[in-house]
Parts: sequence; structure tokens; C-alpha cells
Amino acid sequence: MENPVIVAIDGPSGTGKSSTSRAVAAKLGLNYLDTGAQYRAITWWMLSNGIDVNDPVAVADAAGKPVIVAGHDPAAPGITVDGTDASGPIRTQEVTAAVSAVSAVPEVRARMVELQRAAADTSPAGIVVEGRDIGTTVFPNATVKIFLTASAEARAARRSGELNGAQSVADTRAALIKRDAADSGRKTSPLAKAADAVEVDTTDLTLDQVIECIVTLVEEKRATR
Ligand SMILES: Nc1ncnc2c1ncn2[C@@H]1O[C@H](COP(=O)(O)OP(=O)(O)OP(=O)(O)O)[C@@H](O)[C@H]1O
Ligand SMILES: Nc1ccn([C@H]2C[C@H](O)[C@@H](COP(=O)(O)O)O2)c(=O)n1
Repeated sequence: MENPVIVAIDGPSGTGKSSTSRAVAAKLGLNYLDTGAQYRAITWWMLSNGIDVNDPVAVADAAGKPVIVAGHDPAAPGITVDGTDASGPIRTQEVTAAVSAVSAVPEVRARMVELQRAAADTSPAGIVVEGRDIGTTVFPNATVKIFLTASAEARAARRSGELNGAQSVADTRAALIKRDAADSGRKTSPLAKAADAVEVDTTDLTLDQVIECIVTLVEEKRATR
């Protein structure tokens, strides 16, 4: 049997990583892993258990406690924390505001990377993994590495549309720029483009065009292996 394919898709917030990764995985018959959901899940657990998310020592001490299980089906990934479905709670504004602080803690990252590599080990055909440090740290030998970008304006408009106007485009833009700065500026495995990643600027591309572009890159790579 062929070696499993690992497709690493990184990039800042709102560039289309989740939508693209799920569709690429479904089209290629691969598993899917949303590593942002894992960081959100551990953040939700910290908040729910009264841990001060701005105290790195407290977060590090608690990092080994929650049991986080992420689904790998691109049609319905889901995520549980200590057996409870956390798919909804991890998307609240409270979690979004706290996740950069929690994910900057090295003990948290070590734990998540372990889960991420285990997910690939149990994906016989391969897996599409999306996040911030997948091509640089988690899978430096990934078959294909993609770095998605888009203008802050396009990303804010997309996200604000999702929130049905509950947050203005300007506030959404400011919040995502702040989160990107925190994610890019942390010491351990910051958000970064791997030297050998293909950068795809999605600002003026439809979702279908981005999906097609990545599927083609993976198929080309598979054909030459
Ligand atoms: N190329 C595109 N054109 C227009 N809209 C898009 C495109 N790609 C994604 N979107 C939309 O933008 C929004 C954000 O996409 P998505 O959640 O996939 O981004 P993300 O990079 O995973 O974000 P985050 O890092 O914050 O989780 C969604 O509403 C999605 O449907
Ligand atoms: N590989 C990853 C994935 C995510 N994070 C952190 C940083 C993000 O702000 C947060 C939430 O991710 P999202 O759901 O918006 O994709 O999780 C990280 O540090 N490393």
C-alpha cells in the first residue's frame, strides 16, 4: 500500500482553512483534523474549570487533565472533552478571546502535537491537517504544505457574514488582527509559513477555486511519488 498522504494547511484566521481542508479531505478520501478545535477544546476546559487562562503556570499544570477526542470525518468532525460534545461551546467569543493565551503554553502544545501525530498514525490513506504550525512543527515532512492567506478586509467580511452582523466588520477585523499577532508572536511554534509551503492567496478566489487548486497539487504530488 502507498504511504499515507499528509496535507498540511496553515494560515491566519479566516483564510478558509477549515472549509477548504474539509472539502479537500472529502474529495480525496482522506481523514481530516482541525487542530484549532483541539486548542479551543482545551481552552474551554480551562475556562469551565476555573483555571486562570492568563497564568501560564496554572495552564501548564492543568494541561494533562482533560481528555480531548477530535473526530476525523470531514463531513462531521465533532470534538469531545471528557466525553462531552464540545463542538458548540468551543466556538463562543469567550473561548475565541482566550485561545491564543492558552495555546502559547508549551505544555499545552506538546500535548496537542502528540494527539495530532497519533491522528496521522491511525489514518491509513492519509489526513488533511489544518492549523498554524502543521507544516513547520507537527509534520515537517508532510506530502504537501499549503499556506493560505487573504486580506484582512476579505477575512473580516467573511467572518462578519457568518455572525449575521452580530459584530461589525471593523470590530471583526480588529479582533482577527489581534489574534493573528498573538499567534505569530508567541515563542513556541508560532503561526508561520514553512519554507517549502505553497502560498495561496484566497482574497479573490472562490472556495471552489481554492479547493480545486489544492486537490490538483496533492494529485500531482501523488503521481510523482
Ligand atoms: N475562498 C473563499 N471565498 C469566500 N468565502 C470563503 C472562502 N474560503 C472560506 N470562506 C468563508 O470564510 C469563512 C471563514 O472560513 P473558515 O472557517 O474555513 O476559515 P479558517 O481559516 O478555518 O478560520 P479560523 O482560523 O478562524 O478557524 C467561512 O464562512 C467560509 O465559508
Ligand atoms: N495548529 C494550531 C491551531 C490553532 N492554534 C490556536 C491559535 C488560534 O487562534 C486558535 C484557534 O484556531 P482556529 O479555530 O481559529 O483555527 O488555536 C494554534 O496555536 N496552533
